[in-house]
Amino acid sequence: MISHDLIERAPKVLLHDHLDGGLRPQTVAELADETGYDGLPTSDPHDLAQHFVDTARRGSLEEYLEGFAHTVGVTQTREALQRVAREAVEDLADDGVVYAEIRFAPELHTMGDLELDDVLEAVLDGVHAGQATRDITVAVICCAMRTAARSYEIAEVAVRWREQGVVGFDIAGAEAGFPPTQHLDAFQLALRECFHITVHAGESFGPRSIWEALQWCGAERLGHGLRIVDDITVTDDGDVELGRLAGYVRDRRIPLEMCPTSNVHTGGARSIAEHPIQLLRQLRYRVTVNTDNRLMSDITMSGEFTNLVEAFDLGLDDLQWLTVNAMKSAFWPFDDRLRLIEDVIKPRYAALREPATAGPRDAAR
Ligand SMILES: O=c1[nH]cnc2c1ncn2[C@H]1C[C@H](O)[C@@H](CO)O1
Ligand SMILES: [Zn+2]
Repeated sequence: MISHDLIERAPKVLLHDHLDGGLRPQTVAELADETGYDGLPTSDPHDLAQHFVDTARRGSLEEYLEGFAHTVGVTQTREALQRVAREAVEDLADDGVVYAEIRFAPELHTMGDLELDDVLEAVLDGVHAGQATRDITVAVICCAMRTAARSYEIAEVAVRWREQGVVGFDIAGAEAGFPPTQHLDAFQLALRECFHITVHAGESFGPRSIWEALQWCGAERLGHGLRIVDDITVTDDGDVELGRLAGYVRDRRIPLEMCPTSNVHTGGARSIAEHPIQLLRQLRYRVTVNTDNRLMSDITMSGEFTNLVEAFDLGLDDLQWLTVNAMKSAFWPFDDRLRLIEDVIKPRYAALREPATAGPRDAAR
């Protein structure tokens, strides 16, 4: 079985990672101190990390989302946003991620003095500062909160910052009771602007949410999308029947931004071993693997891959397939995607497959 160390060295691509779900615990504590945020249950980084994961893994999306009050609470200034964005880029690169799309909801960071454009400027500054010190390409996705009514403004601000690295629009937050079609005008704006769209859909609500995201809102990718399995029937003798929507998603190669650990925490799957990702992979859906929220779920990209390797005995070929799937599905220009696949991902996986390099004695000969 491939080791965690090898997985850390493998090049990885991450399409679904929330900025406010991935702060370093130490940074949360320091920012609370600096900004005067007094809502933290503890200021000890270790206890704080434990608190976040205990909050997250209670079995429902609504409970999972409660921890974000703190990470959002400490990121209401330019300096805080710059810092957490820079640190996110550093942490991803240090975990072997070569391309990432980081998402966040600008409207959640306007409780202090900042306007939406200030928020975007600060986050993009931080992203660029991180990229200056690491070998990684990073893009940004703006989420509108589906439970609020600012999605049109958020789509506008996302498009306004496209030349600085914003590549897509998404909606996030509680899914049940908040269908994608409530935000049609925002999606229509993004479509008119030839902007990319992904939608959190089929995470804690069924295929109807996926159908609306794709057929009404123009989603190119699905955030999670795991409930597509509700439209797939597997008989006792192993025959598989795809419903109309499940067939469409596979035929059209719609990328699924799957986040196994997060789904276990929100009750979307009972365990990694029982996660629909295995069936969907076997049926050759365009599956990708993602962290969702590194702090909340105490997970990294290497950790997600390691869990899958252990549960399903995946090999390097499988990890490369998942990584190439993700790179093909990125909201980044086609020529750069190809370059990353051909010049970075494939050669680095090939190097990992080679026998160990010569030791000191061989080298001296
Ligand atoms: O997995 C998720 N589903 C729905 N909403 C989510 C998920 N992870 C994070 N969020 C929310 C909470 C954050 O404050 C917001 C923007 O990143 O997105
Ligand atoms: Zn998410």
